[in-house]
Amino acid sequence: MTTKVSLEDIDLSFPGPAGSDTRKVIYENFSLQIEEGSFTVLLGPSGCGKSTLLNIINGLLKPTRAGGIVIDGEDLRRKPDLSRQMAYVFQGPRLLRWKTLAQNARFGLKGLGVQPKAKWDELIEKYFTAVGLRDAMHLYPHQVSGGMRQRASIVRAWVNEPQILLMDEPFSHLDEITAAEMRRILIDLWASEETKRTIVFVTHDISEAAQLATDIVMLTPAPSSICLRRKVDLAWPRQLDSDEVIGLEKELRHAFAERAGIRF
Ligand SMILES: Nc1ncnc2c1ncn2[C@@H]1O[C@H](COP(=O)(O)OP(=O)(O)OP(=O)(O)O)[C@@H](O)[C@H]1O
Repeated sequence: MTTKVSLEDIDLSFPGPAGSDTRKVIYENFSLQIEEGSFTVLLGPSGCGKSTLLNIINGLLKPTRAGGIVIDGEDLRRKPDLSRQMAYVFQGPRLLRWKTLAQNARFGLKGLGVQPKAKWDELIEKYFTAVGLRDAMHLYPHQVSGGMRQRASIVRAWVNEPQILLMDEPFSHLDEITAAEMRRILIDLWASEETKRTIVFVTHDISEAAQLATDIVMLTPAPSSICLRRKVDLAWPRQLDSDEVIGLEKELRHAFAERAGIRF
């Protein structure tokens, strides 16, 4: 196993309510290793610090103290350029509404200065085709459905061929039928790449974690710690009503109840 991301002894707290001199502690001596090529799901209740962790990994947020924020063996704090290997997919698509879906993807390539420029069109077509949007890529965001916009935002991230994809509840605002289709598209994309991308995917949905993950990291409410870390060795597509998936969901619920005092 090769470690892609290593967070070592992280402390992070935010200022408490205005007028108080307390701080809200989110992480204390928190460490996490993420394996290269894994589909790691960070699973935890609202407010436990999942988005915060993605922001620490990509260097947007500086911890109060850290032993290391190590990407490919190098510390992000000494080499901020490492964040250029990462792409972010948010809960909402955040597309520029005056650009077509393809122009949105091109905008990202331009921003990162991805080389060679001559390959941009090829990359854009490749990834829009992979998510089934080739015929819609010249439409504007308002001309397509919410699911199509979110697919376009996945293309915008993937087209840069980042080594690490940080995905923050990307399907949580979609209806369940569209979300299920999006999960299938994402897994197909991830599984078909010759260079395996490392995905760090945030959710508070146990079923979604069971459907997607090769690695599950379950977090307690803040101050947050890892209450369960588990590999999932099941092929895709995973059937929601299979004994394995139902068993895994039960195990995750049980762990939340036993170790974090949370019942679903
Ligand atoms: N800039 C900030 N200043 C103060 N508090 C913050 C800041 N950013 C996040 N927090 C607090 O830190 C905690 C963790 O936030 P975070 O968004 O990481 O949680 P989360 O697990 O992703 O939650 P959700 O699933 O609801 O998105 C929350 O209590 C949040 O209010």
